[in-house]
Amino acid sequence: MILLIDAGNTRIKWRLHGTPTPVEGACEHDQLEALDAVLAETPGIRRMIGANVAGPGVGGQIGTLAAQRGMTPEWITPDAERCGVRNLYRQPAQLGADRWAALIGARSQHPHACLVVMAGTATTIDLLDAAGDFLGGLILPGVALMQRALASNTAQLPLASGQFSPTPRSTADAILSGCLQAQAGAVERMFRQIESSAGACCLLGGGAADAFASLLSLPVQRVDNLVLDGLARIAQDS
Ligand SMILES: Nc1ncnc2c1ncn2[C@@H]1O[C@H](COP(=O)(O)OP(=O)(O)O)[C@@H](O)[C@H]1O
Ligand SMILES: CC(C)(COP(=O)(O)O)[C@@H](O)C(=O)NCCC(=O)O
Ligand SMILES: [K+]
Repeated sequence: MILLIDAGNTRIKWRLHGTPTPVEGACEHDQLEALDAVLAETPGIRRMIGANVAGPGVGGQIGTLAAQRGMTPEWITPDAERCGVRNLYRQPAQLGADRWAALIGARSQHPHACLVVMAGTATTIDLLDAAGDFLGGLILPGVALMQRALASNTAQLPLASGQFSPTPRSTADAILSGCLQAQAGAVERMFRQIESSAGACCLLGGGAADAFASLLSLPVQRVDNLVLDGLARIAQDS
């Protein structure tokens, strides 16, 4: 059994790989006792493999929990080529480990061109062509971060919960609709670069994905967690 870990900037997600029924969970950075409970209750874990973009503090805390059970997490780092995906970033190691794992997860389930969108703290929108080349991608503030940026840098904009509207007629609706349209617009614009490729589709995941999924006018496949899928694929080869 392998414990796969996706340590993001808002939450840590995990999955036990190799169990008859999948066991998944998530917690905030200051609630790592939930992950510790998984380690305590699952004696058959032989490896821990993770992608950490939450910084060395979070990585170190997970490492400490692992060490108490005699384990060391293996944190993946993006390389130039792995599991059929070629990384065309100018400096391959600069790419987020979560984006790299998600691209590998995407490739292993969709052998055509695809747009890999992860809507988390940040939203990332990554282009994968039919040959498995990661051509490049975007980093945007995520939905919640966009809203918070407006609230904390203006005098008149509140952090309020609006409703989406194509024609917003209140401040709260205008803010939320602006942030959602920005996300959806960036996804649709990036998709244009691969839309003529046979079987092209957008794989969409992350905690904020449902906020704008319905706005997208393109073939979308809602995915659970491509980072964890990719980590499972990487584990097969290493
Ligand atoms: N229950 C939730 N807890 C935290 N964030 C949530 C929740 N539901 C939706 N969200 C949204 O999802 C984002 C976090 O998604 P996630 O994929 O876990 O991000 P990350 O990988 O950056 O940690 C938040 O910024 C917020 O917009
Ligand atoms: C872009 C990210 C902040 C996304 O993180 P997340 O929103 O999933 O927590 C992360 O992938 C990252 O720190 N990337 C390194 C820079 C890069 O990918 O170019
Ligand atoms: K993300």
